[in-house]
Amino acid sequence: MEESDDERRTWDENQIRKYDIKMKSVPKHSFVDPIVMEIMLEGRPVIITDSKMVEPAAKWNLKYLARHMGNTNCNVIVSKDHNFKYYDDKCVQKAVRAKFVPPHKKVTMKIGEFVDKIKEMSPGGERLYLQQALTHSVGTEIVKDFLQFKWDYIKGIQKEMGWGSLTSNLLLIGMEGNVTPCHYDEQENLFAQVKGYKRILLFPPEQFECLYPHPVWHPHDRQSQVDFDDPDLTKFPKFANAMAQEAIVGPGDVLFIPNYWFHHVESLQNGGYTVSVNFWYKSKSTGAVAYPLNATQKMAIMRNVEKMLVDALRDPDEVGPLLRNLTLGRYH
Ligand SMILES: O=C(O)C(=O)C[C@H](CCCc1ccccc1)C(=O)O
Ligand SMILES: [Zn+2]
Repeated sequence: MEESDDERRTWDENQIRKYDIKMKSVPKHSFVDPIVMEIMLEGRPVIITDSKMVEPAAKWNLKYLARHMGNTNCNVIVSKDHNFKYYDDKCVQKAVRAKFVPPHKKVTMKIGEFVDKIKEMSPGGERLYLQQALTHSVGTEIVKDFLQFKWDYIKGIQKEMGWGSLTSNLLLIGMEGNVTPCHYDEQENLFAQVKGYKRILLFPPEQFECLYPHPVWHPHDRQSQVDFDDPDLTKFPKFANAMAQEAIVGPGDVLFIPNYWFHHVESLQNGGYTVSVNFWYKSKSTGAVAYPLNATQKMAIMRNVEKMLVDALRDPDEVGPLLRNLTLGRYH
């Protein structure tokens, strides 16, 4: 696709992938509206408009980025299809690693090479997704833009939410139609959309039982096992009960993705390439634990149980049978 600055002013339904999932809309409010903080303090997603939070990044088109990030070796994922299902190749269980077939390649390339490759993207050909942490080493112009983000506004949110430190900012440059399948992260996320449109489907931690994440010790830890393009309702029957909250974000929008909330992210089809910048924060340290525990705390407990069991049993294949012996006929 050629570099056109008169990017699409909006989107239409046929650019959105059709999934058989019940959904409702994520609320959308201007940054000046106090309801934004009310919703965030309840731990629920919200689209924040007109904040100009990352305004300096509005000029981050491919030409500008290629000129000012030229020497950075960028992390790029190469996939045979539209899905970019994250995997952790530092997976500790070598037995698991031996059996695991990575769904796509991770390569590094200069951004100039990335720009050339996505321009020649052929339908049905392999797809690229640049996912590069923004650090001081990405080049002085980019750092200058970054330093001119609205940090007083951003830090105000961080403080009012009681979040910990900002751990990283990921620069995401996706080809139209790219999908990051459903997963959760263990951090709070201010997801700023800079160029193009993305559609995010969010699910609260209460729907853990509908989304069947891989075991903690698996390379696809935190990723849902359910293929949204072809859900296996025999293996994952409760997926039929999942209810998504849908957010469609464009340039200037910021989506709050709360810690442990599942989310599926797609760059709209036929919408050109997309640019996003996320802000991942350590979550608020749970003070005095209040009962009954909430779904987020129960997800954290389940993660710890799995980690403890795989450490105690050594062999991941023994975790399932032990849990079955523990629960079948005794807990259900
Ligand atoms: O900002 C988020 O949390 C997203 O999921 C945005 C997503 C890309 C994230 C890639 C990724 C997922 C997990 C670990 C490391 C990297 C997109 O925009 O396609
Ligand atoms: Zn994520």
